[in-house]
Amino acid sequence: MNDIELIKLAIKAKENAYVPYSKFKVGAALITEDGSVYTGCNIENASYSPTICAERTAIAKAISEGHRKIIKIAIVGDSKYTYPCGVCRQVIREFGKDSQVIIANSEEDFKKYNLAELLPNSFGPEDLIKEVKDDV
Ligand SMILES: O=c1ccn([C@H]2C[C@H](O)[C@@H](CO)O2)c(=O)[nH]1
Ligand SMILES: [Zn+2]
Repeated sequence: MNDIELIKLAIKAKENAYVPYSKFKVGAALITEDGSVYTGCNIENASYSPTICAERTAIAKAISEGHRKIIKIAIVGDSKYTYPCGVCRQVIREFGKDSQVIIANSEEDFKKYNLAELLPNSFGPEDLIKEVKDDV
């Protein structure tokens, strides 16, 4: 699965977005460590805050099927370059500290980042492994 194929899947997934409130569609497609591919769209809610972003829909699908590592995720939205929100960056971080994030305007026009560029100095699972600090 190359970058262009992954972007095509994100564009396709975007069609299923449920966005009666914002009218802003987003699609995502990700690859896991073993090459499995999952897609997602944003799903809004009349109560607004239960809204789930496309990225987290795709991640929930992958994790619930037993995967634990994301290698790459492509995101396509209704703005020229739709970047993941802060919550999604943190959720990508949980399963893809070294993942690549593709922000696509189209399959020919896209930007590629490492997750660490989008979420520098991140907090993650390793921080919760307690150790004695020098200064305490
Ligand atoms: O990266 C993003 C940014 C926003 N949204 C969704 C949430 C909401 O449904 C709509 C407007 O914020 O876009 C995503 O799915 N992913
Ligand atoms: Zn988000």
